[in-house]
Amino acid sequence: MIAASDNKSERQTVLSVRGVTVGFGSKVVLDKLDLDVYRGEILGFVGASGVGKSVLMRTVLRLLPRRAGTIEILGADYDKATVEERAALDTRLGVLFQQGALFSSLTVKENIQLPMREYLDLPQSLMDDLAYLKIKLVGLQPDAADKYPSELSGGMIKRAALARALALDPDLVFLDEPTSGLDPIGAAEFDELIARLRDTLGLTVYMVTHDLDSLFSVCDRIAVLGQKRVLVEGTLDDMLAFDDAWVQSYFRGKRARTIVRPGDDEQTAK
Ligand SMILES: Nc1ncnc2c1ncn2[C@@H]1O[C@H](COP(=O)(O)OP(=O)(O)OP(=O)(O)O)[C@@H](O)[C@H]1O
Repeated sequence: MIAASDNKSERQTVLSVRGVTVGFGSKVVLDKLDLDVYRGEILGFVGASGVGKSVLMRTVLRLLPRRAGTIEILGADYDKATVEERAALDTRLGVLFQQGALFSSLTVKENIQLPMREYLDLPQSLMDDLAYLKIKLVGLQPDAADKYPSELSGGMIKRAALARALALDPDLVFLDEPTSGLDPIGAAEFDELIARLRDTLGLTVYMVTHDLDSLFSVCDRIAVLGQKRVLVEGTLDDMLAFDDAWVQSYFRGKRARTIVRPGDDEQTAK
């Protein structure tokens, strides 16, 4: 792994992945992978389709077993933690899965309250207040609270799912392709929301995305998955300078050239 533009002394690591290997039968998807995520950053995680981005996220969240390696989240190693410590750590993580993954038989409010019911012991009136707070936080109207997912637009589903991910006031949120399926304006608004929440709540965001707009506009750093490991992590400028065919065509390709940041014209217009 190449980590350019490092300034590690000032950064606090909230997720540290070391030597992680994951496979299915004879197929190895991730091989001795290393990755760091730092407090308060928005890390955009990219890679070709089928390269293992979701597998890594699911492995970090302990939804998939790994064959080797260590994973430390918020300074703790789950493997060495007690049941109580694991439960406490779980409350500090929020997850937005692809497609939102809301329960269709529950209202938005009930979906948001699910993690509260699992991990907290609060009276219903307080959980209602908290759910309305989260609904407001993600930019939904209060009347969304009693709606079912089938009554919401795609953008509203993403926001409701984000509200559920924020239910327990996590330190670190995992977002799996949060803007997929949204129109460009809806996607840009969602990106702005993520950036605002990071700034106001001090969140750290791990975002798997194919969305070049998101990468260029809100991500502080980018990590590229390829050849079963993190090929490169760093700033957009580090990506542009990295000598790899996929990375070059992704960040300098035709689609990338249509999203030019001010001052990038010379670099990206090649
Ligand atoms: N439970 C599983 N059993 C067997 N193989 C799996 C399983 N989950 C994922 N894979 C395989 O692991 C590889 C990586 O899949 P993954 O879903 O992580 O890719 P991805 O990078 O997230 O792709 P995309 O960008 O298309 O979502 C694929 O070849 C996939 O078929």
